[in-house]
Amino acid sequence: MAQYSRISGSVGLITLSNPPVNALSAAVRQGIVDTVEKALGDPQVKSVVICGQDGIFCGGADIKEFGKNMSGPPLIPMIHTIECATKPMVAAIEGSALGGGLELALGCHYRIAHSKARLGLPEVTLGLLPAAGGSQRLPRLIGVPAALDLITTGRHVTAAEALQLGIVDQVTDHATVDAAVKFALSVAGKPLDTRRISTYPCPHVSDVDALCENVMQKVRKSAHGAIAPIACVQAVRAAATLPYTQGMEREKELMATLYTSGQARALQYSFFAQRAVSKWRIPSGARWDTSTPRPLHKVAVIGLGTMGRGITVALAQAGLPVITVETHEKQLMEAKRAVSDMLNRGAKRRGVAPPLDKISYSCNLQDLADVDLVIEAVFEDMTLKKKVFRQLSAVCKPGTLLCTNTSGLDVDQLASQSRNPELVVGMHFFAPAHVMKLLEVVYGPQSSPQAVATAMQLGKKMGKVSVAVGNCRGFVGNRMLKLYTEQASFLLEEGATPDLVDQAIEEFGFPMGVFKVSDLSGLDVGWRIRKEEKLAGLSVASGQSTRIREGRRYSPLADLLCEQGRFGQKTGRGWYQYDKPGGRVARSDPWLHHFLEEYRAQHGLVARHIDHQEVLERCLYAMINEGFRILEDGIAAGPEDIDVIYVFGYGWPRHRGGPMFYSGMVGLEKVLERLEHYYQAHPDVPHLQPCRLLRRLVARGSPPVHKWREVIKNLHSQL
Ligand SMILES: CCCCCCC/C=C/C(=O)SCCNC(=O)CCNC(=O)[C@H](O)C(C)(C)COP(=O)(O)OP(=O)(O)OC[C@H]1O[C@@H](n2cnc3c(N)ncnc32)[C@H](O)[C@@H]1OP(=O)(O)O
Repeated sequence: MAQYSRISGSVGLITLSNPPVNALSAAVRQGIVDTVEKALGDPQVKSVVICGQDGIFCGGADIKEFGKNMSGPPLIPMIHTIECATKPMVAAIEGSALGGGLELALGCHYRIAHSKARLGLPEVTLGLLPAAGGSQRLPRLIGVPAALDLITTGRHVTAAEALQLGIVDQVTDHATVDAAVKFALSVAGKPLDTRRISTYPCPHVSDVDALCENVMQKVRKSAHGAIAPIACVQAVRAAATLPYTQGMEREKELMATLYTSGQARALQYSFFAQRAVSKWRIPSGARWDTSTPRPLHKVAVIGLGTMGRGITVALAQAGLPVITVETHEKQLMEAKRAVSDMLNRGAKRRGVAPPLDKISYSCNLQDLADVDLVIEAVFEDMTLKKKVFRQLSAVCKPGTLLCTNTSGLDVDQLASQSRNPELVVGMHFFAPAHVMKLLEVVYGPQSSPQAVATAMQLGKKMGKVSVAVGNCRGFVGNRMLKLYTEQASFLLEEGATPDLVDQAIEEFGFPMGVFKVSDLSGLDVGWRIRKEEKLAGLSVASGQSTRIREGRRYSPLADLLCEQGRFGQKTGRGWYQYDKPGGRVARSDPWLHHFLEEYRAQHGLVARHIDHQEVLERCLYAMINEGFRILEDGIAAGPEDIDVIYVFGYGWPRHRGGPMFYSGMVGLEKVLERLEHYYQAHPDVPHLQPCRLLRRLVARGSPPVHKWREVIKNLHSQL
């Protein structure tokens, strides 16, 4: 787990060896302890280089070991021994030096990095802090403000930035280990007193309390209830105000609270869930490791509205040649200007050249004859999309993959319009498409393994977290969201206000409450869909009660607001009021409160007191229940898929893992009991009826989330 050799006569070379990222498992730590002892005890060795196998220094502590009983040598004394060594210790950093990996490097006397290496202390993203001395050494090395930035955000820095900050001593474009060995030879025998970071005083900051308080306030605002960033500020403050040994005590104390917290469990689950979803498998038996994606030389986007523009930008930024098509020259030119602006802004931010030349613009569908993949992003209208699919089917060369960007339309219906339904998949992007990380790849019963693999790989190339999901109304994300927003409206009917509901949701950790999101995205979008579905508007069958549609409870509140022209931010009025159309700051609206009172009076509803707990239970448990139904239906392969969709696409607080993980944290019995309670109180809301899988899991003793797949498999085999 750590190999030892002597090279260039007098350099001891220690190579961490634990593929794929050389994580510091118990065996690796033992290997380091043993090889360091060997190197220090070998009189021929005058200096030591520590590197990692296969082009990566070290991805940090082994996350799989967290939550279990730790065995093997602990990191802190191991790093301390390295720092105290009387022979120069040099870290040769290739690939990544993250978390415990960087902390190990900070224990060395020198750090040489390859120009492509990335360094960071991302523990905060796992609900932890750099507790192997990182929170105490980094501020001593680079100063408190820079350390606060790196440790509280967990961001990775490039080798160039690391050099500028003083984290590394040298950056090389050549073989890193060779450069480190050369360096080690040059420093052999030199005094090390000035190279032990733990002995440095923390660089002076004029008002450290004010600085830390300022950062603390920022962190509190952006953390949405996450505790690790706060502990990170406290740990760095300790580095700035206490001697090293006392700072280490504080680091240990803070880590002890985080280490066993539910938030750390949730964040670590989320880390592995994000990786698990890339290993997709679908009911046809096709899977990630047996399906070969199609090479993509040229792709196309049809329809350059908001979504089409964002998708074009994401494709061009991923380095793909794109041809875009709009119906009219005027719209095409408008879109070209907008896309170019977006690319220019993105390039400026990243300090690169804008990939404007990757995109060509056309009004002629015939220009798509030679593309390998098309993403149709026209208006969300089935008739229009079907027409486009028929045209594409006739124009494109055989084998072209046809993808539809839709937030919920039936992908199978569209596939039926194509000559090759096996080449059709849905790609549900989230707005803004060049920013949002989530992509739902929607497969149908006929989608070929290659089509799914290609869309998944394309998502990855665009920097998205792609999740393969089955075809159903709203797919996974929007299908669940519908139940959440529906409950929120019911709560208004029963006595809540948008302010109260949003406050409860935001306190839970969502960046925005349900009504603020609705105002932001525009109430008219859902209204149009409901009118098409004949749930709203003039086409509602006469004689139907306003509050019952298709035999179940329905809230017309959003429709009534739309009828008044209250579409949200864009009209300056919605669930809230704004200072002007397009205004961003939501203010409570007395008109709305009065409107709700009148509505209740009109329908004989008596307002009752609703507290935050009920808001959360009704909104979140209804959504979770639907998540279980989605698993039951085989639309999502496992709870991780749903959770990743919610964390990356819907603002679910990552430190709560995702809705399915959260239900396990709450306790499945409790979720079941509360759903039963609410279903009894609202029998006209069938979605509150606890579903079979939830009942089955509770009957099986509520196994942890990673065991659910077995229960789901058994359930499916009985159907
Ligand atoms: C009281 C106890 C005191 C303990 C003190 C502890 C102080 C230190 C704490 C830490 O170090 S926490 C860990 C900090 N490190 C990270 O957060 C890095 C996590 N990894 C990554 O960001 C990336 O994996 C990477 C290193 C940048 C490589 O990215 P790449 O895209 O190339 O590969 P991935 O698909 O992400 O990963 C491949 C494979 O490796 C697994 N993995 C990655 N990192 C770790 C890890 N640190 N521990 C365990 N496993 C890791 C990852 O899950 C993938 O596995 P598979 O999906 O292939 O099974």
